[in-house]
Amino acid sequence: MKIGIIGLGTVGEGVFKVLTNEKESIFEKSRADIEVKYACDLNIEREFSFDFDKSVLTNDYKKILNDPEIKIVVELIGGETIAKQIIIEAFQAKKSVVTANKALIAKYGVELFQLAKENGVSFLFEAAVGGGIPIVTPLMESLVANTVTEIRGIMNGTSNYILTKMKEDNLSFDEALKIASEKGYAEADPTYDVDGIDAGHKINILASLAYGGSIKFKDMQLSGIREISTVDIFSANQLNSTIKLIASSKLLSDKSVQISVEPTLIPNSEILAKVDDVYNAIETTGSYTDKTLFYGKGAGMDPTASAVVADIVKIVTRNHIESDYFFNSTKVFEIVDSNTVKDSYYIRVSDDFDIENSPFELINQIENYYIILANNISKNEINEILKDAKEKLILRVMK
Ligand SMILES: NC(=O)C1=CN([C@@H]2O[C@H](COP(=O)(O)OP(=O)(O)OC[C@H]3O[C@@H](n4cnc5c(N)ncnc54)[C@H](OP(=O)(O)O)[C@@H]3O)[C@@H](O)[C@H]2O)C=CC1
Ligand SMILES: N[C@@H](CC=O)C(=O)O
Repeated sequence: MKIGIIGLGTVGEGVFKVLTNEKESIFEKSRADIEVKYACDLNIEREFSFDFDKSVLTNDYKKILNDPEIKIVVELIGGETIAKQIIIEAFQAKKSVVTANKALIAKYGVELFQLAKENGVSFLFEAAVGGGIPIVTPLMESLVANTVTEIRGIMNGTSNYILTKMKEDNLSFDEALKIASEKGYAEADPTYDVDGIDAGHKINILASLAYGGSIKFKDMQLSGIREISTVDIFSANQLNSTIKLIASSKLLSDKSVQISVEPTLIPNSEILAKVDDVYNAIETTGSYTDKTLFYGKGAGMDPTASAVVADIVKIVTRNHIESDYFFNSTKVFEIVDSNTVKDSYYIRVSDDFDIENSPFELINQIENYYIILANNISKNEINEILKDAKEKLILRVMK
């Protein structure tokens, strides 16, 4: 089957490399005979990391969309403008699409799935969550016997890399982010990584797959790792805990979910506390399986390419579930405000706060901050108590 790859950046070059270098072994294992007819990028004069026939290169993606021989379009540009247009035009031209574009799926999944269905083509996106970790296929297929009620984990490689390097190597936030970008982990706009937006896209997708229906991305509560300081990393360590950016989702009823992304203190005895560098780990709770953990590299050229290639093979071999259950517009979950949920919290507050006359018990004082652990209280209640403090940070504590 002839395919076209659009976007030869970190992931696109990786996919083209794997399909070129592993052509025979993929055929041997799956009987999928995949030929990259066109590989498209804006800059086709640059050096590539592997050898191939340069005549397949083009800088005009329309060549791919207009070629009736091409049955699968692999969209790896990213972003929400031209990439969305390409996917829509591919569907209209009766071509299946494989993408890693989680931003598009989280925001426009309902619309795109509907269009794929109307045109009788497939739309697969294993690489959109967890890089090289198979997690989309398990939720859509392998765990089909279960009602999956909870999903939680580390879903952004860049922020996990930054937190690890700040803790282990004393790197500054900016130094660690620079290396993550050089390694190809970060998004084109790294604010998506560090502000919890990328992890938000991913948990939105997983929850939509697990519960059926859809969840409005714009209504989700997201916070990132920008405000985490060395004081917090040190304090967490003293509490035998580690700070990780956790995306989580809990099915509360057939109409409502609790879903968020937030930096969280995790006891060092928990597996998630030990997931470092670019690794991701995603834990699902199923009605029959109970807890299942998926662990692996969450970003980067080779792991992500592995997931994209798996989707291409699935389409070529017609080996995947097509269903109206996922991203269904008729079932939209209400999001419960997690700031109202009583939980345990780590608090760092500037020492202008009148701690003597507060309900909180001081556990440490570092530089100009009080460190507090508070139990059975909501974030909104804490914010009310701390409302006059000059500076504050409130992190959920995982139980
Ligand atoms: N990097 C990772 O580890 C992962 C990325 N993803 C997702 O995969 C997608 C791709 O990411 P990534 O490879 O990192 O991004 P890159 O920015 O590295 O690659 C995108 C490529 O697309 C090219 N491009 C832009 N516009 C066009 C166009 N009109 N026609 C042809 N090519 C174009 C860019 O060229 P130029 O640079 O000249 O603009 C660039 O080479 C994104 O959706 C991302 O979220 C998913 C999982 C992991
Ligand atoms: N920027 C993302 C890339 C993979 O999805 C990340 O760091 O996890």
